[in-house]
Amino acid sequence: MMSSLDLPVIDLSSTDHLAVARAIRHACEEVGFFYVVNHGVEQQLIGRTFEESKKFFALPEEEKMKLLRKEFRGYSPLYAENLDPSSVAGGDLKESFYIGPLEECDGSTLLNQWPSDAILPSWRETMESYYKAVESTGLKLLRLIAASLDLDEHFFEKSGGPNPFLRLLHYPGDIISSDKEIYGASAHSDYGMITLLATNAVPGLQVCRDKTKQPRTWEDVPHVDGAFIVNIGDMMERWTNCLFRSTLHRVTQSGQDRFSIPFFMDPNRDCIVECLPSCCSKLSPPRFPPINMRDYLREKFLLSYGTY
Ligand SMILES: O=C(O)CCC(=O)C(=O)O
Ligand SMILES: [Fe+2]
Repeated sequence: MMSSLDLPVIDLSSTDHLAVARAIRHACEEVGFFYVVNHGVEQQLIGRTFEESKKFFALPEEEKMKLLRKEFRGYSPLYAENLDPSSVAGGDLKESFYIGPLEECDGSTLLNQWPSDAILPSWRETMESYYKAVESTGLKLLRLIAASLDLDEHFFEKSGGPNPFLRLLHYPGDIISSDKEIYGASAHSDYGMITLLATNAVPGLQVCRDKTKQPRTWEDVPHVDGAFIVNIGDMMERWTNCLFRSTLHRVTQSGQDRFSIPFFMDPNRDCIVECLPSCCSKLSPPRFPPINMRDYLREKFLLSYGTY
């Protein structure tokens, strides 16, 4: 039986920062997922970004293939990625488009790819506005998370130097695979610090709160108008020695066109993530060795895409 999750709701307009930080910490410890409302990103901009995303995915395949993913940026066609390489199924039933940092970061030159203005006028401008607006909300959340862990509020910006990636996702509704093992996005956890996800009203997202229990129990995460769904990623789980949970999630096939827009607040590639001193002790030693974000991503991309 499938049940719906009643996730905590964090109101970012509250001026009681301490109470908000506490509520975020509680959500990160209990589920690793929460809704954020009054986040400061205008609904109109979110709506426009979904519209532009739809326009891109509606282009002929040959047009989209001109922007095929390079250096983690650009178009990734249907079935290219398999988020759960342990499953016997092939790739996930989704297509996507990645947009990396807008300003020089990580020593990389600006490698983003854009559809031409002649084909999709104002597309780039919309994506850049959305990127900046969500990044600003993401930074606010990282400061609150740092405060909730009694760290300097800029801890994650200083040590993680965020290197966020925006990803447009399209799960086509008209391709129904009879293979029950094929998912829009197969079971995975996100790789970075936090993810801010915008969804349309089409259902599909599910979480598994206890990844150690078999068989797995999956619960629906309903769309909430105007809210971002925020979840903890693997790097935050490693920093906090599993105090914060990088929760397993997936997207099922719904038979309807589904669009979503995750914004991954990843640490920069040179960042070394190791257990925070306040999260380990003699009795509770670090569960993971220190890891470099670049090495972690390489391993994940090799497994899910077969290339890095
Ligand atoms: O589309 C969704 O709702 C979730 C996507 C997701 O989990 C991801 O891209 O990491
Ligand atoms: Fe995810």
